[in-house]
Amino acid sequence: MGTGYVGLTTGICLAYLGHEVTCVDLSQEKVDLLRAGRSPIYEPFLDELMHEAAHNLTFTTDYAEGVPGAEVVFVAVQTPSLPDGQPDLRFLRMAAESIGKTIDGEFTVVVNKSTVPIGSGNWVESILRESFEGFHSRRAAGEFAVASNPEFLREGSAIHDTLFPDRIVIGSDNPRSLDVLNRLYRAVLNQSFTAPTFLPRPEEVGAVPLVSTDLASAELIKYAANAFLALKISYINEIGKLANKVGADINQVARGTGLDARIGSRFLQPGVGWGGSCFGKDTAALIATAAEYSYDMPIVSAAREVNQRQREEAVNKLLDELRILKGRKIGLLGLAFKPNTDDLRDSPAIDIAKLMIARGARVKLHDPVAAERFRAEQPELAASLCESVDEVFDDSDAVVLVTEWPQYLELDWGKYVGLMRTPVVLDGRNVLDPQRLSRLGYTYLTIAGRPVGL
Ligand SMILES: NC(=O)C1=CN([C@@H]2O[C@H](COP(=O)(O)OP(=O)(O)OC[C@H]3O[C@@H](n4cnc5c(N)ncnc54)[C@H](O)[C@@H]3O)[C@@H](O)[C@H]2O)C=CC1
Ligand SMILES: O=C(O)[C@H]1O[C@H](OP(=O)(O)OP(=O)(O)OC[C@H]2O[C@@H](n3ccc(=O)[nH]c3=O)[C@H](O)[C@@H]2O)[C@H](O)[C@@H](O)[C@@H]1O
Repeated sequence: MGTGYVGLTTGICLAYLGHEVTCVDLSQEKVDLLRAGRSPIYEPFLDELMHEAAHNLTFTTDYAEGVPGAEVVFVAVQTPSLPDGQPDLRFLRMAAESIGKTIDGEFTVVVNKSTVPIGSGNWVESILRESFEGFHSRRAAGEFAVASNPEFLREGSAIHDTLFPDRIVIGSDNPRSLDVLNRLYRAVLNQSFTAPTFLPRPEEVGAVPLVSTDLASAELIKYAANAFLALKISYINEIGKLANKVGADINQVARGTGLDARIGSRFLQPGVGWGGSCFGKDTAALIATAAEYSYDMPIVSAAREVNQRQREEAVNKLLDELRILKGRKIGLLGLAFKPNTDDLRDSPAIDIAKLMIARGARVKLHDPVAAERFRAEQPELAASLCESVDEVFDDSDAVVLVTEWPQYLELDWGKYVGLMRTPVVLDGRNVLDPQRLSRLGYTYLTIAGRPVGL
């Protein structure tokens, strides 16, 4: 239920592994596209895998086509933040009601794959039971059970992360449903499937660990993992601020720190900070859940504050250099919250563009993939979109690299320096070569840490 980044990836991967999958979504537009063999989202390898698994895939808007007789029903609807930080569970409630009305298998496991607050499993179970009893006008006697199977995929590498995960977590208070999910995922757990030719199995992937636990633990694992990743990034950004002050190179500091196996070098990339649909939403939800127990989560709150500051820091850096932003032309490279996706949810680029505009600057925006979505989702900023990278540099006072798309890293930077009014580059992701850019005549700025030699 739900054919977004998570539901579609899960459905297509399970179909590829040999299961018979029906993907249900309320959006007729999405279903029409999918039936035509086209993915409504940009996600590497999704189209290719969808074509390979087409014989096991059906797309529909009708629950009655997807639920009856299903052994497992995944719920992967969106759970966006409400103003108080709690997730909006309207979509989940609707999905649960529709499932309750259509369920009629011998034994169906209803799985929360959406990221949902602790206790949601029980809540979904009660909605299912009410809807089931109301609709079937008889008492349900254990024909279904609820489980949690949190999702850890990253956008941009969703297929890879689903077929070759670090772990699978399943939680239920019903042992039979754990057994069903264990069997469902057997090929992934044992890595006994033939990997797609376009996405070979990485050499280091062995058997995948399974964490089989109770409902509440599985639900909390998802939030604990996302909050930890978010605070790891905020931590390196905070150290980056200090590196700036003391004149240290944050890239070297991150490397020297991350090589300690207890710390790990991933998610220590400093820059404008995290965005996307989940880190902000899930850290807010964790804090809101804790508040219900009169407990605050100072570390998680601090991670959020540091992250917001990173976006403001992009503007401050340019203010330091240009002194006045009013009337300046500032180019932004990248709009998606990270490379290899068209997702713009909580994208740092949008905040940064708005902060620059509030200071009187004129922004010029570019993204190799997300521009079309941007036009639809941010109509008030659409006029600032540029067709080409040349336009972004042309007559600009500064260019900010916000999303590290490979295309931008491979630009012929020498070609653009002469186009700019003042050749200032702010490297929002610490990925450009400062020495090279300086040699080419740019003033190189970074948000975190002084690059060695400058
Ligand atoms: N996007 C990501 O990378 C990850 C997301 N998650 C979690 O997974 C959940 C889904 O996230 P996304 O896939 O990004 O959301 P999304 O917004 O891309 O997709 C949700 C889909 O559900 C559909 N939908 C809404 N209500 C429905 C209903 N009652 N019945 C059927 N379909 C319905 C929508 O039309 C939409 O296509 C969220 O809880 C999110 O926190 C978890 C891990 C990764
Ligand atoms: O629950 C979710 O939605 C998902 O959230 C993240 O995945 P995702 O948001 O797709 O992307 P990430 O690769 O985690 O990047 C998130 C943000 O952090 C930023 N980031 C990442 C890594 C880093 O070192 N530094 C950094 O600033 C990225 O640019 C991006 O804006 C988690 O990595 C997934 O495990 C999780 O399933």
